[in-house]
Amino acid sequence: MIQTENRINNLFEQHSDSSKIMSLFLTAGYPDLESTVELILGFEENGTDLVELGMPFSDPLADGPTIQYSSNVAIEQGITMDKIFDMVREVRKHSEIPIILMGYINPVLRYGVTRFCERAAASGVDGLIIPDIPLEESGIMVDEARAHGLPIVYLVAPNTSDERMRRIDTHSEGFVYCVSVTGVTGAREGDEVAQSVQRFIERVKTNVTRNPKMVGFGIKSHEDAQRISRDMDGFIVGSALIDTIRAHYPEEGWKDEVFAFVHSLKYGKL
Ligand SMILES: O=P(O)(O)OC[C@@H](O)[C@@H](O)c1c[nH]c2ccccc12
Repeated sequence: MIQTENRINNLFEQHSDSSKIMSLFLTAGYPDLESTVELILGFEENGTDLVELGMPFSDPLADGPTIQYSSNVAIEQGITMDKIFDMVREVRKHSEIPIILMGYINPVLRYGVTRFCERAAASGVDGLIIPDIPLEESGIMVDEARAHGLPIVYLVAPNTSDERMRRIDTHSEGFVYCVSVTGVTGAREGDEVAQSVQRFIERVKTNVTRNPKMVGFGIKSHEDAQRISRDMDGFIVGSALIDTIRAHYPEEGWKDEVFAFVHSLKYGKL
């Protein structure tokens, strides 16, 4: 784990109440370029502890239909890497919420790894999740990321062996992202998640012991989140958030609907 001052490490070290840490995944530039910053600030006001900002990519291997849709919209809106950095810089004028950039390695390579890490760090990014670089190939980024103080968070999934979970735990920085179901992202039925997830959680508990543990995939409600993250430090929600935005945008007051949903994810329905 990175030992230097970092907003992600601070979050897990300083989190003292009994509530679970809530991370939201939002595609940068969705539903439009103007809204991303305001959404992030509103998420924070409504109980969000951490933001994963998705870097849209036209060929997303692991994304479910909802995230893919949001990526396509963001690309149509004209999102670029530099615009994402500007968004983070804008958030930093108002907020210290930890922000992780999440996306595929391809656009990062195209942008240039060194330039990417430099600008990410300079604009106030706190960490990276690149789901398509396995541990064995992390050499492409790890030194540059470390040189710029950017932790790289790795993922474990139900098809990850115990031995590999332990290895990932050794290398992951910030936390370990526990993908509770194999396959693509997307909101699923509660029972399906509950059944498949329990054995996986048990294995995570025994094998991931150094890092904080965040669980994601298929969480749609406060109840899902509480059940699934009982033995974890927190939970991650992506598709259900984007579905909620999609259901209300651009009608008047759409952001309030989204913020009410975010609040309910963390605290339950009023
Ligand atoms: O959408 P869900 O089921 O709420 O899960 C979050 C997930 O989508 C988000 O963290 C994510 C977006 N793209 C990914 C690629 C791989 C792993 C995870 C992700």
